Amino acid sequence: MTASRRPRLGVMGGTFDPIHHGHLVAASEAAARFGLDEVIFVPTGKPSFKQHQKVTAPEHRYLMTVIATASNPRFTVSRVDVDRPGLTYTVDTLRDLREQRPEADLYFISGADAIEQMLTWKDADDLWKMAHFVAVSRPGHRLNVDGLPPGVVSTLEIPALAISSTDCRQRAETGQPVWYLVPDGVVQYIAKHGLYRGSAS
Ligand SMILES: Nc1ncnc2c1ncn2[C@@H]1O[C@H](COP(=O)(O)OP(=O)(O)OP(=O)(O)O)[C@@H](O)[C@H]1O
Ligand SMILES: O=C(O)c1ccc[n+]([C@@H]2O[C@H](COP(=O)([O-])O)[C@@H](O)[C@H]2O)c1
Repeated sequence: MTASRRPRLGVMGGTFDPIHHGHLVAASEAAARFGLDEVIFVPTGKPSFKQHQKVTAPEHRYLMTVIATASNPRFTVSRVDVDRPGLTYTVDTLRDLREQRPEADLYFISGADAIEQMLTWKDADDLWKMAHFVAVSRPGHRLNVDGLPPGVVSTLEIPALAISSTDCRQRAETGQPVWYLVPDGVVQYIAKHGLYRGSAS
């Protein structure tokens, strides 16, 4: 008889304003590389590092994330950050998800640019014990993890997809297409709700 292993849960944190194919490919690659049983996308509520930037209402970002992930049976979306009052901190995200899924090992996935800043994140010393961290590298980015404890972060190079939410917002604002940069349903959601008109950052 073989011992069953603990479920492996990816936690993909981001502002997702809007979610795009770069995020989806990153989650899919991380799932394949680490044998993840599920990837939970967690849109931020109020991102702590974007306080001086205009961010679309959490409910819109949450719904676009649901639409974008709906066709993948291993992708789900959590409201923990959207529903928690106050600024969003990863320590709270991981605490909530560990409470909801105590049987699972967590793999927190985010961009290398975000993970590099982890020493400055709230309660950074506790984060290492709560999850393994996966830094996905976006095109042209070299990871610098100086100062991070050894073994807590894995890096994962993903196929170059030079897509960013900033570019998608600017395109939507200036009437350029976002087709095929974001999933079809997200293109339609942006148009239906008039998101990013006159507000690109
Ligand atoms: N094309 C991509 N390839 C790999 N990683 C990406 C890509 N786009 C975003 N990421 C990573 O996903 C994480 C969450 O993304 P976020 O929601 O901040 O999107 P973003 O495209 O970086 O947004 P913005 O342009 O508004 O800063 C980030 O840490 C980011 O580095
Ligand atoms: O916990 C923190 O202090 C902290 C500070 C900055 C970013 N994060 C997390 O990093 C992830 C990527 O954030 P962002 O702003 O690049 O979309 C997202 O899940 C954030 O909640 C977390």
